Amino acid sequence: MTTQPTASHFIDGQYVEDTAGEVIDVIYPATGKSIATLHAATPAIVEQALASAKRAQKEWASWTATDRGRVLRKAADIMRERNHELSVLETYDTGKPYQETSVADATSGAEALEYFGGLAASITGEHIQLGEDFVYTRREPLGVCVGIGAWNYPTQIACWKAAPALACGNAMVFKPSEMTPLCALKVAEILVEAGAPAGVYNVIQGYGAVGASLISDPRVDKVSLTGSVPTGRKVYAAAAEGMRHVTMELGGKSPLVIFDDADLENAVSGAILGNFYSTGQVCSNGTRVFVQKGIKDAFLKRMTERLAGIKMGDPQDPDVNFGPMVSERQRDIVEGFIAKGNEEGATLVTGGKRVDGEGFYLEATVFADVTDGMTIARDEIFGPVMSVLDFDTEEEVLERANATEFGLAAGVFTADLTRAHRMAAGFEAGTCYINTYNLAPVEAPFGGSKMSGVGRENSKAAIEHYSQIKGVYVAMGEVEAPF
Ligand SMILES: NC(=O)c1ccc[n+]([C@@H]2O[C@H](COP(=O)([O-])OP(=O)(O)OC[C@H]3O[C@@H](n4cnc5c(N)ncnc54)[C@H](O)[C@@H]3O)[C@@H](O)[C@H]2O)c1
Repeated sequence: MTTQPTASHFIDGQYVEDTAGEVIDVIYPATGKSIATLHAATPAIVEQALASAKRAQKEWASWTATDRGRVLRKAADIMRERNHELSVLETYDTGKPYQETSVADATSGAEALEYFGGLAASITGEHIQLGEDFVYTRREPLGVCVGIGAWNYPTQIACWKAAPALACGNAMVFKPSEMTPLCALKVAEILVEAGAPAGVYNVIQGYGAVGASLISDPRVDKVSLTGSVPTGRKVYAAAAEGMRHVTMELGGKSPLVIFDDADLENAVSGAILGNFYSTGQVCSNGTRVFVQKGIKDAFLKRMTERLAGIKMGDPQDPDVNFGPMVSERQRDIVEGFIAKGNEEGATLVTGGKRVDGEGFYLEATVFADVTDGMTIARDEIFGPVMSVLDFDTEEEVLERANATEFGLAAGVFTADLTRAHRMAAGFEAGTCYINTYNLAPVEAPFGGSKMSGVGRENSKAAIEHYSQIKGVYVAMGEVEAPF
């Protein structure tokens, strides 16, 4: 398959290039070799994209919501038909195994397009009777939305932002992560093929500076970022200057609590999904695994046995279930955390080493005897590193689970259902799991509290974040004035 796109950007319904932009070398993480060369957007490209979105938005918003929804649902169908080719590309872009990308990326994107396509026509205002007078509300689009993506789920992130934005009648300029710039271009192509007017969804490439230049433009009404907390702080502050709406999907250091009475096999499966899926590069990962003392030895033994089922290798091979890290830099960062874990006295149970040879492979790593103050228990690592912490009581573990600035996700494994619901109510996190971990169906809200975010993606809740209410007062009688 050709990984070099026709051009770097997709604006106003077509591919556009400007070779004056800074070079973006796209590296296949499994080999460390270049698979495409793109260029960051120049100011002229940014201008073209915003002008196109501004113009197209008016037309798009004038369509009936049913017609807009039909385009999104058609785009979902096209994505599903092309799932194989889109998944292969996602694997080249990110290094995630095809075994994952073929079921979790374009498929999740298609679900978002289908869901919000179906919802579009039911996005309505309401009628409020006030005696003879009345107020009606109109739920209107915000205008031009900017989407900025992280590198771990490029297709999914592009669609999770495009689908609700477009369903509400907005236009979008999306900037993928400079690490994984390829897949969003395909989403843009597909939307146009499905009938979206040119300019409704534009993709431009670039590093942080391009993202920053989009946010400060007066034509922009909203910014939706998926990224780290430090970037979120900057983007939120820049958006505040222009009083722009925001959605912030940021990082986490989520707790996963396993009580003695939990089903061991399911708890181990949940901890695997919450630490090693996508080689640990998932924002909602439950990387602080609190294990009650009575089940600790059995948990570690079974976890070690199950990790023997990892098959590392060429991520395009459908039998491979564990890919490389996204980049050399990211692997270096994660190795730094592993060194800290060793230095600070955690017990290395398994893994901990890079894999020699080409590509950015790193072993799945488990630390036990981790304490709350250790660096690996406090900082987001964003790699395949699980920290196992011991605990005695429910009260104690809830307090420790919440003792973090992050609040993206949290999970509990227990056979005691009342305790499970008490824990879910007590967790300071936007997305909670009982007896499972890391599922993100489009029907359910996804997002964080505390430093992990503002707003929600997916579900009907996302509509609130891509639209605004206008109240219209209608008088039926004479106007009374004091003089
Ligand atoms: N909550 C979620 O839904 C979610 C999902 C995936 C990843 N994440 C988080 O993303 C992080 C990993 O992704 P990353 O390394 O790409 O994050 P990052 O914060 O480094 O970059 C995210 C995006 O922001 C852009 N950017 C950087 N500086 C900017 C600025 N000043 N103005 C505007 N844009 C700017 C980058 O170019 C990139 O496109 C982790 O912290 C992870 O937890 C969160």
